[in-house]
Amino acid sequence: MSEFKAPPLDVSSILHGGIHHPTLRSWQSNGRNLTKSMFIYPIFISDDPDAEEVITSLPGQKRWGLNKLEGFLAPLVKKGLKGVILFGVPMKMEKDARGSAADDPSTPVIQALHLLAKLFPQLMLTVDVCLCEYTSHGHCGILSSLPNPGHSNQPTIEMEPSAQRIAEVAVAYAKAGAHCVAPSDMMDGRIRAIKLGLMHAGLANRCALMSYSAKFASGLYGPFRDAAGSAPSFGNRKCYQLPPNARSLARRAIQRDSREGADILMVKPALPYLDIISDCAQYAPDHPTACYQVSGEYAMVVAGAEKGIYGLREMAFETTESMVRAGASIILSYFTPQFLDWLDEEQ
Ligand SMILES: NCC(=O)CCC(=O)O
Ligand SMILES: [Zn+2]
Ligand SMILES: [Zn+2]
Repeated sequence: MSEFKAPPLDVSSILHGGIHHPTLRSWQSNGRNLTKSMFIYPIFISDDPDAEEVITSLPGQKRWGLNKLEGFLAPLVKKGLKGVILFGVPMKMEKDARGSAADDPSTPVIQALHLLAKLFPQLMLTVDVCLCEYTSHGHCGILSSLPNPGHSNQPTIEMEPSAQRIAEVAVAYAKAGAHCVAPSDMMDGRIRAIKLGLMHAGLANRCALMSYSAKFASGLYGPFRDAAGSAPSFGNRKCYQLPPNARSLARRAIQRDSREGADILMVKPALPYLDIISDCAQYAPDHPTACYQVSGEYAMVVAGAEKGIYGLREMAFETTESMVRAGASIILSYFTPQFLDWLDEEQ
């Protein structure tokens, strides 16, 4: 009778030993765990001082008037909110071709900066810098009267005047107390123009520059445009935002912006562009990588949860952790208030 011989044990075949306890599972993240200070909360500031308006396409989010900001933010700051990004929503202000309202002293974000700096001196104040909320045509730059040679229904952007105008607005926000300015327009040359503007104003050492370096022409901005009233009146933004297939162009934009003086680089949207987040962390390893889980991504996660496809908290964690895993250390997220609670709870 031949003797039974057990096959040699393969010690590398067993993985479950390392994940059977919640603490063990948390150690599998290579030290990249979600923390409250990673989150920046996007806030819409209305020019109606008493506004507290529900945004139907962006569930749970509102447009806030100046008089409501303290009541809204104080409990969040108490729970550990570290940063916000402000978007101005001029509902009543006049719009013109160069977006003059963007840096008018009465514009809602400038007023909000003064107020928030007083109310919450520890809160980091980032401001989105773009013209689209303030221009009559809804585009992010200054338009040329020349037709676009590629498409008659598309704008032609005047590069140099647009970058200069955007720099002017960014400097006005820095003067009003912004700790960080974040240009989202995707105009060539704007990072350099803003950095030089901040330097000339003596503000470059106390205002960070976060570039939306890799901003794709995405279908996921719909609810935001509704929230901020910034949909273009004709054409679209495909001539200045990146095409979704453009991985190499995104790498070039990331490298260019780091050379032009950006302090932080951002990828946007986040979930369909995890490869770009990973590229950003790899190609600009000496800059923090941020990503923006944009309005449409947020609305999708919420809608799926409402349909019972998954739990809201579970999917908010899974999507956000995927961004951190890909290389992001800063997350702009409409889920920020929930995470301030969730991260206190037992995981
Ligand atoms: N500059 C901000 C956007 O363009 C959109 C963000 C979002 O959809 O949440
Ligand atoms: Zn814009
Ligand atoms: Zn924008």
